[in-house]
Amino acid sequence: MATINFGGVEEKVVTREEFSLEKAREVMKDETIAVIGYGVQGPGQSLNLKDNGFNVIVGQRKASKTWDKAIADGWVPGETLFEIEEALDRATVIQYLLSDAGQIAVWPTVQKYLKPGKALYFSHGFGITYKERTNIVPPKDVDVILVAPKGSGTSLRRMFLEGRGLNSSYAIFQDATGKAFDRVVALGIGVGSGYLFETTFKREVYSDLTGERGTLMGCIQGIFAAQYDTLRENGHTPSEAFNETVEELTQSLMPLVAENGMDWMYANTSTTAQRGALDWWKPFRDATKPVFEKLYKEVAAGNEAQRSIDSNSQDDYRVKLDAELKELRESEMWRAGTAVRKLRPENN
Ligand SMILES: NC(=O)c1ccc[n+]([C@@H]2O[C@H](COP(=O)([O-])OP(=O)(O)OC[C@H]3O[C@@H](n4cnc5c(N)ncnc54)[C@H](O)[C@@H]3O)[C@@H](O)[C@H]2O)c1
Ligand SMILES: CC(C)(O)[C@@H](O)C(=O)O
Ligand SMILES: [Mg+2]
Ligand SMILES: [Mg+2]
Repeated sequence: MATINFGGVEEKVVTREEFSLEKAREVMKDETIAVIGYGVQGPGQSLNLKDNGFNVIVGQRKASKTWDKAIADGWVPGETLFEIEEALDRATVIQYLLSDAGQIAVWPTVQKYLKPGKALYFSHGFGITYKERTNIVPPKDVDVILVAPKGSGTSLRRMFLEGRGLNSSYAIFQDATGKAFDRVVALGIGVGSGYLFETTFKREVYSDLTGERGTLMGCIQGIFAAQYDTLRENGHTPSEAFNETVEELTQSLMPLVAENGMDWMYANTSTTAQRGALDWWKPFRDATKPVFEKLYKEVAAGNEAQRSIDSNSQDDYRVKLDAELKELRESEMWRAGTAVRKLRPENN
């Protein structure tokens, strides 16, 4: 394990150089990995594992669209694609990739197949950390491990196909066999992680829930909407407001941040822009900091977890989520976005 200095703080990471794909395959050579659930992470992780040469099967409800998607992706019913119970039975490693609410519903079934020595793998610290709310308490004689890709399963697969790797965190909650470290790292490499950084189940879920509600998704949409509306209210056209709020950020400036950091992106803009951005980032930080503090408290208290359990356990949760996504999609800002994307020369 390498120790890397992240901005002055030493942390342990596992890279592909020190834990090679060959070593990962060797660790997992006698294991049957069952990926349970074929939503967003399921396809990314199972297909990457398969292409990396691991012995992997998929468990999914038969009467579902995602069963058909699994077949379309090359999984073969009765050979590599099974009903959930059959996959659980065949598994030595259970990759529990149902939605977090689905994991609560199916837990009594999973428990039946957690024979001594098996490994139970999560991609989120949710079920274990909020056990009072989820009732997910594994027996003591199985390994309980986590690999949490820091991005969408769609990106995990796309980056794998491009020869890149999404970073993941890893954690061990329970090492019953003495093999938990080798198993978790081998699986992390197998699913296509670029490198793995160490965490705990609790730290993973607290940071993940904060991030997705914050700058990654909730906050960014909120800031986009506030700026877009301000520009529109002051007489700017939709195309101008969208370009100045979203399109320039995703197409021109964020790739520069990704490549070499914020100061480098700033340095590649005008001195006028630099002056203004350097003056205004602190007022924006100060305005949003109380919201982030409130958000973190809600996450740590378990209220965000409970809210997502309550809403996503309902039979019609998909229909309701889809209706809320439609509202976003049909807002003027994102309809303007559709028109703007069509005008990108590469889309013509
Ligand atoms: N979506 C991501 O890219 C992402 C990224 C990192 C971590 N995670 C974590 O990975 C795990 C899986 O997330 P996801 O977004 O891929 O899940 P998802 O919401 O896409 O659902 C996955 C599967 O769960 C099944 N399912 C839901 N309820 C069920 C039930 N009651 N019985 C049987 N099957 C049921 C669905 O059919 C689907 O195939 C979660 O713990 C999530 O927090 C997700
Ligand atoms: C992709 C995300 C937002 O990082 C993940 O945490 C999720 O829940 O889907
Ligand atoms: Mg998440
Ligand atoms: Mg996340």
